[in-house]
Amino acid sequence: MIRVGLLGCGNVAEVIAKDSAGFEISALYDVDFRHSKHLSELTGAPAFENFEEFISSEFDIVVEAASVSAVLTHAEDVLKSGKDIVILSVGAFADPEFAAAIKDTAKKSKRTVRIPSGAIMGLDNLKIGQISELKRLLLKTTKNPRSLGIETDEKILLFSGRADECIKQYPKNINVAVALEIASGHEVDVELWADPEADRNTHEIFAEGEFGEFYLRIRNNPCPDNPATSYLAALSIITLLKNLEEPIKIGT
Ligand SMILES: NC(=O)C1=CN([C@@H]2O[C@H](COP(=O)(O)OP(=O)(O)OC[C@H]3O[C@@H](n4cnc5c(N)ncnc54)[C@H](O)[C@@H]3O)[C@@H](O)[C@H]2O)C=CC1
Ligand SMILES: O=C([O-])CC(=O)C(=O)O
Repeated sequence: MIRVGLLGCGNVAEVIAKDSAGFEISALYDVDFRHSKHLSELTGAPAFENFEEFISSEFDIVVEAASVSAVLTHAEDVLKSGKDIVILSVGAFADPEFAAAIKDTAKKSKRTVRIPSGAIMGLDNLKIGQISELKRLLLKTTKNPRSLGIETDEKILLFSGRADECIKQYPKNINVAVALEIASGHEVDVELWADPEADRNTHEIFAEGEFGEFYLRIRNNPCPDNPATSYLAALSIITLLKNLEEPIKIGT
């Protein structure tokens, strides 16, 4: 059975820990020890107080569900330690130097970095953007102001512009935009809306290119304790882990 080390023991990690069918949680690390301790009580896996001890312990793959800064700080060390990594805080890849360095380290270490579909759908076939012209790719995300750490009584456009700029301002809320860029190989325009009426996290994707047109709207239920994070993001990682060793791979 695949042994997983959780880097970040917050909301997403807790959903994963409660539903670890087909894999086993074997190590836990969080900057806030209370969080890793809590998941340790739930899973029986050891909680480590420092990253070096965590990464030197016995398991196969790191699942990062922490923060963009955790990825920037630790992802290379994970690969160098001989472990694969699943990265949910994919916004880290908006930094081109980091993206190039991680690719290089993964190649040299013969390790794999996996980016799950996270809180959106449609990512797999948008990869055709790597070989075929995309004229337009727009992500329109709408969340409750509470999720975005602001207060407003009316629906407002918080950001309109490039994905790499948006993730700098909202590193906890718009990782999906960077996932779209990596998959499609194309710049993504982003609109981020705060809507006090919103009870779900809505992502709308508009794409137009040589293939035709595409529109997708997903209205995600939030995670139980973090309304900014969609429950789907955790399900996406559980499914990725479940399929890791399947001999037949589906999707582009
Ligand atoms: N790609 C996607 O589609 C999505 C990405 N995300 C991202 O996934 C991450 C996890 O989301 P949640 O579980 O909801 O967040 P959360 O805030 O509930 O949990 C994050 C945990 O990571 C810990 N942490 C933060 N920085 C750390 C570091 N440097 N080292 C170790 N631990 C650290 C925190 O103490 C906390 O316990 C966030 O970065 C979020 O933005 C969330 C949803 C969708
Ligand atoms: O969970 C979501 O709906 C999206 C999200 O927070 C992110 O992309 O960072």
